[in-house]
Order: sequence, then structure tokens, then C-alpha cells
Amino acid sequence: ALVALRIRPMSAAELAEGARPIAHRLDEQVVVLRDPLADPDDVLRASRSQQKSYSFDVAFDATATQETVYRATTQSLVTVVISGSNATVFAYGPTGCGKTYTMLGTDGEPGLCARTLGELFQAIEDASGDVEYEVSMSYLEIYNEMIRDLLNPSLGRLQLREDAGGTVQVTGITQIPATSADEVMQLLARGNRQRTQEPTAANRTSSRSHAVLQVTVRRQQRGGGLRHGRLFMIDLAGSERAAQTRNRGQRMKEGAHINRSLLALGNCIKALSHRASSKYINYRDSKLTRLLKDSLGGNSHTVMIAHISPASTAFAESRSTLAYAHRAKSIRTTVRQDPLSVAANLHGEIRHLKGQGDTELGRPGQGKHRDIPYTQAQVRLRGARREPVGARQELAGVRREQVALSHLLLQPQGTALPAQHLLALTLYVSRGQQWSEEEQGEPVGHSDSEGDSDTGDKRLEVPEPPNVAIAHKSITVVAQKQDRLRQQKAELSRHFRQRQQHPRRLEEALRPRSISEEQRELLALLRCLHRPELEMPEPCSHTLLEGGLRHPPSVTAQRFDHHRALCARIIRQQQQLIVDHRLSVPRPLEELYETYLRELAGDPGDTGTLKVAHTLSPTQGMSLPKILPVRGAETPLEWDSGQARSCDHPTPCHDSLPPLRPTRDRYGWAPTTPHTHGTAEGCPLPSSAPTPRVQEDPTGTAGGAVPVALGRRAGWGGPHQLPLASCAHWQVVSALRCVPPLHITVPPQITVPADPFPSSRRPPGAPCAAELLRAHRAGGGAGTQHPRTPQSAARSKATPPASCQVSPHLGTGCRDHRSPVPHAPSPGVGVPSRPLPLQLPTTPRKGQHPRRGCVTGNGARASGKDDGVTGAEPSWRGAGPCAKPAG
Ligand SMILES: Nc1ncnc2c1ncn2[C@@H]1O[C@H](COP(=O)(O)OP(=O)(O)OP(=O)(O)O)[C@@H](O)[C@H]1O
Repeated sequence: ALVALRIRPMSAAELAEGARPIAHRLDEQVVVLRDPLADPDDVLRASRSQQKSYSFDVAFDATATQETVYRATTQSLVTVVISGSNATVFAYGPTGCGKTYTMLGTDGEPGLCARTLGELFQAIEDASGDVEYEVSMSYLEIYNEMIRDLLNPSLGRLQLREDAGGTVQVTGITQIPATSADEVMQLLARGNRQRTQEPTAANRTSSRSHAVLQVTVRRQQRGGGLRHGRLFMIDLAGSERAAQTRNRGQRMKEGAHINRSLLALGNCIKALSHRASSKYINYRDSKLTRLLKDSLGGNSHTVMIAHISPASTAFAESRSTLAYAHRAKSIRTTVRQDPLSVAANLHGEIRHLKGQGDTELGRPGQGKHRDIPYTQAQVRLRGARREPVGARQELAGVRREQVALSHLLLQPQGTALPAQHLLALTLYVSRGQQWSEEEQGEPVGHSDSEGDSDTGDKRLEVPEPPNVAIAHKSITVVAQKQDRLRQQKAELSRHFRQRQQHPRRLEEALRPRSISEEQRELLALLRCLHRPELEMPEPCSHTLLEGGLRHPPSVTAQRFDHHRALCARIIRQQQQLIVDHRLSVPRPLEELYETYLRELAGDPGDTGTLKVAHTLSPTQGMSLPKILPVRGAETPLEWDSGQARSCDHPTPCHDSLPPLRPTRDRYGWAPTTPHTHGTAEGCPLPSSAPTPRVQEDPTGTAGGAVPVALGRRAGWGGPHQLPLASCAHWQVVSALRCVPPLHITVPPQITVPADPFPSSRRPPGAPCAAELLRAHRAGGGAGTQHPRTPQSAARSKATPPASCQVSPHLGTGCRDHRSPVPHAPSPGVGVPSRPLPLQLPTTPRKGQHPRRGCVTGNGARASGKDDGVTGAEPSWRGAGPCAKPAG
């Protein structure tokens, strides 16, 4: 939509009443309105702007001629209409500001209607013989919300109807065929005589109705389709304020109707200018908006010319008109036009200008068409007619070739995208490694060097899991293909650049020849026109490429990240447990862990070791990368068959290591059942999943067994204990570490005697549990003697080894060493005394890491808080789950 503003000259009446001009055109687009009441001496309002500027697509002042206004606003609509689209021009403004003058004009200065129709018929005349046009017109007014046929007023009140195609039509209106502009103007003059005009205080011949001239162009392409273009030219009734017009009675009623329909029009404009295109637009509030439905927001080009008076006496009207028009500036219409009609537009323009061009050729900058775009178009089209045929053909050939090349250039990049995605995934892996290092607090490269020095050639040659191998192969294949495509692209680009030079060379070759300035300009124009299209493939391919790199399949990436984080946490925590327990692990396992650390550090040369297997299933593209366990006898580490089957449970396991806490009994201690491993953290072991074998404590001292996965491996230095998280976690860890589940035996447990005496009955001098513990620590465990009750003596056999260290920060001991008996319990309240399981390796093994910390009977590292330590069944003998207070 184009919005223009026209300021008419001061009228004699305004000058007579001493009005000052307050509206000025600042430049081609900006109009300034000054508040006449603003007092320049008012210091309180000095900071407030006394004038406001409004910008439009084009602005005219009193000096603008009808011709200028026509050229800048309406002329372009001619080609729109003859090509089968709709166009609307409406004049808006307060009464007496020049709307009718602009639309109809005078005999000496014809208005937009006459000029537009003149050119329309001219364009039709110039059209090729392939297209037949028929023009018909109707002229109506909307007065007090009634539609009246101005060409046949006897028809009375007419109604609006929507036809089958959704187009709003006035039923029964007279459609008069027209063959020339003169004919139409005569009809218009006849209609205007019928128009409702009444003298008002503001205008002696005030139009009290909206006059709508509708010109329909029926376009029939020979052997082609039929199209209708409609041009609405509307002289709106003047917006007015009752106070200003001093209207009474019928005039006031008219004014109310006028204002209501203009308000409805304003609302539609506001809604159309709203950013949210889905906003409902209510056209039904007035006849005017219903009639203009297709012309405002639909398939139409819209031009609005707002009119104001420059006089200070019209300040309020001018201000509201400027605001109204400014709002309309943001109307965005969606013109639905097929390519054929675009071509027809251009043809029409060519023919139209052809007729005019001859008379003005050789006089650039002269004549009535002085505006730059017009002159440029003239130059282009005139040049088009006269350019050397050979050059034109050559240009066309070059253009075709360049378009083909640009398509070819796009192609390779498009096919390279899968490879880019794979590479992006690889990038993700390296980012993940970096992330792991950062989370471990290790500087980048630390693990790398450490791994190298530690392992050297002693790395394990673990075969890649099949999925990883497939992924590597496919990456290699795609990368090779991409290389080939890159070479092709380079070749094509070179060719493309050569061809780009061609028009320039052609232009230079033509320059010395006797071609006119216009023809040279045409060539330059054509070259410029083609350039954006030719340059498009490069940014386009870059966009595709970057889009692929920056936005890899997000779901896959997220799941991959999630999975990787989960595995890393499991491995770290399990390693921590191994270290905390000082469990001796077989050398192959240690090497595997070192390998894993090197992998995290991104050791590029470590190709034979385990890699995080991430493959995209070709069919399921976005599926979670699978981590497969290495199976088969050829692997150095034997698998205990059935241990690493996949977990089919639909509920995803938690991404953190689940607390190794079996279901507790009513005393808060873990039962002896081995099945608890599967129920930890709500991830029950599916029936299909293998149940890890649990080896009972061979010594019989352990009251239960920690759920562990069992396996056999000769020469691993005996039984080891590893907590089992859940089947899925275990599989992940197993697959990542390429080690079979360990064969674990729960070592004997050691109990700390319960407090033999509740505080209320403790004999003088008898120690409490905490004191016992301190004594126990001080005495090195085994050799410590402390008072015992007969019960405790009977049930406590094992003694803690010297290696048991209680963290000092835990006060009387870590959670498991702390006496469950409070020092000063409430009198009479018996607190059960519980022996606490201490499960320690009795002898440090070779290769063990000397670690601090205290371990519990379930193999977890003791800490001040309950960090998910598994509670193995306490194994004190002869004692019930709850030691009753003595006495
Ligand atoms: N640009 C102009 N140059 C010279 N005269 C003008 C111009 N604009 C308007 N006038 C004169 O101002 C007077 C009022 O103009 P016009 O009748 O067009 O106003 P209007 O907006 O159509 O009023 P209404 O809404 O009441 O019909 C006319 O005499 C007209 O000739």
C-alpha cells in the first residue's frame, strides 16, 4: 500500500479569517504540523515539541500539480489492473480539503480518475493482439449506509453480495461498457450530478457520501485464461467534527454515518497494519469496508491519498488525519498474482511506454515525465527495443548458462550435508571430551600426556564395536564423496566466475561502437539486475552448510550428550568406588581405564582402543547412538554370557548413578534379597534381563550379599566388589569399559559394638558407643579391648582392622561409625543400639591406590551425608535388627 499526503493551498475563506499555515512539507516524504496554540514563551512546556512530523511514502504541498500527484501515486496501477489484479485509490481527509479536487479535478486540471482511465485505455490499445480487453464501469455512492447507483439512481437501494469466488459485488448495479476515457468521464460527470452534495459550514459543495467508481477490465488471453482486474477510485466523504461543521438535523445524521464508516475503515486499516497477520479484520462494520474488503487487505494494490488544509484553524482535523494516514502506512496487502500476470504487467508496461517513448526519445530529463524511476524505466525499455539483437541474444545465453551453473553449484553443497552432520557429531564427541576434562578439573592435555607416559605400547588392542566400525566407514565414505564434490564445486566456481565476467566484457566491447548512452545504460542495468541472482548461490550454500553445522539433528545431539554424560558419570563413580575400596583390579581393567582417560583427552593416535560408539542408524537417522558390548571369544576379556544384554525396559534409567540402596526393611536396613539391585531408583529389572548372580558371603559373616554382577577371570587377584547400579547402567559401563562384569564376593563384615548401656542405665565409668568407637580407633581396631555386655560380646566377633580411618571432620566418626545411640537420650526412651557394618578389605592388594576415607559394608565411600550408599544387610550375629535397651 502506498500512502500519500497532499496539502492543499490556503483557501480564501481561511485567509480571510486570519488563519496561518501550520502544515508544511519538509521534504518528499515528511510533513510537519505545528501546534498553533503552542506558546513559544511558555517555559513550562519549552521541552515539549511544538511541532510534530509525519512521514509518508510521498508528500505534496500546494505547489504539486495534478500530474505530479498522478505520476507518483496512481499511474503504476494501470498495468496492475490490465494484468488482471485489483487496485484501489481512495482520497481521505476532512471536508473541504481537496479530495474531490484530487479525484475528479477540474476541466483544466483533470484529476486522477481522468488520467488513470486515459492511460488505461491507451495501454489496452497498445496491447498485443493476443489479448482482448473489455472495460466496463459502475459508479455508486454510499450515503447513510445505503448504496445508490449513480448511473441509474432509479434502481434505489442496492445490496452487497459475495459471489461464489468470495468477491464482494453490488447486486443489480449498472455496468456500462466503456471504450474510451472520454466516455468514462462523461459517465462520471453524469453520476456526479446525482451525487449527494450539500452545503456545509466547511464546504459549500460538500460531498456527503462516499463515491465509488469501479472500473472492471476483463482480460481474455487468446487460447488462455480469463482474468478480471478491478480498479476502485473512491472519493470518501469528508471526515468532520460536528462542532466544526455546526451541522444539525439531517446533516448531523449524515455526519454520524460518514464518521462511522470512516471509523470502520480506520479500524480495518489499523487491524491490517497490525504485525500479527492472524488478527481478525472486521470488514462488516460498514458498507464501505465490506465493499473494499478485497481492496484493503486482499489481492489488491492500495493507494491512499490523505488531504489536509494547511490552515491553523484546521489544526485538530489535520492532526487526526495525519495520524490516520500514518497508521495506514503500515497496511500490508498480499497480492496474489501468478507469474503470467507479472509477465503481462511487464508487457503492458513495455507497450505503454513504447507509445510514449518515441516522442520523448533523445530528450532525457525533459518533458512531463521528470521523475527518476520513470525516466529509468523509459531508458530501460527504450533501450530494450533498440539494443543490438546479437548482444541481447548473447546476454540471454550468458544468463541461462549462469543460472544453470548456479544450480549446479548448489547441488554439491546440498549432498554434502549428511557428511556435515556426521562431522558435526564428531565435533560433539570432542566437545564432550573437553567437557569431561573440565568437569574432572583436569587441564586439557593433562590426561593426554599422562596416558602416553603411563601406557606407552602397552595399550590394549580392543576391537571397535561393530556400530563404531560402521560409523567410521560411513564417515570415511561420505568424507571422500565430499572431497570429490568440493573439487567439482571449485571447478564450477571457477567457470562461474569466468562467465560472470562475460557481460562486462560484452559491455566493454560494445562501448566503442556507436550505441547510444541509453543502450549502454541498459546493458549496465541488465548486468546489475542479474548480479543478485548470480551471487545468490554462494550465500545460499553457505547458509545451508552453516545451518547443517550449527544445527545438527538436535534430538540426536541432545540424546548423545545425555548418554555421554551418563556414561562418564558411571565410569567415574565406579572408578571412585574401586579406589575408595582399595580394590585391586586386574591389570587389563586398569589399562582400560587409562585408555578411557586417554580417550577423554582426545588422544588421536589411540585408534585401537575403545571409542565411544556413536552411529546413526541409516533408517532411523535420529535414533540414540547405540553402545554395544564387545562380545566373542576373540576379545581379551571374556564375557560372562548373558551379562550384557540390553535392557528392554521402557522406562529410561536415570542419568545419574542410582544409589545402591536396596529396598529397606522396616528398620531402615537393606534386606538380603539379591533382587534389590534391579529396583534401585525405580528401574526394575525386566524379567527378560539377566539377574546377576550373587555370591553369598563364603565366611558366613556377611548377613547378606551386595547385589553384584559376577563373572570369572583367572588371575584377577581374587574377589572384588563393585556395586551394581542398574541393568542399563551396568551395560553402558560394561560396553564403555569393555570389561566383563566382575566376579565379586562380599568380604566379611565387621561390626562395631552397639552401645552396651543406654545412658539412663549406664554404670558409672562405662563408656558410651562413641567412646567405644574412639577407643576402638585409638587402639587400632583388632587389638582394642572395650567393655562389653554379654549380648554384645556374643554377637560381635569381628574387629575393625587398623586400616579403618575415620574422617576427622565427621566428629565421632563417619555416618557408619557414629554411634546410633545418642549421648544423652531422653530418659526412658530406649534407642536401639545397632552394630554398624564395616566392610573393609582385610589386606591391601598389590596395585591398590592408597586412599583415605572410610568404606561401609556395602562398599560405598562414607561421607557426612547419605549419598546413596547401599546398605547391605548388617551382619552382626546373635542380635536382632534392633537391640533392645538393656534392662
Ligand atoms: N490542490 C488544490 N489546488 C487548488 N484548489 C484546491 C486544491 N484542493 C482543493 N482545492 C479547492 O478547495 C475546495 C474544496 O475542495 P474539495 O471540494 O475537493 O474538498 P473535499 O475534500 O472534496 O470536500 P468534501 O469532503 O466536503 O467533499 C475546492 O474549491 C477546490 O477547488
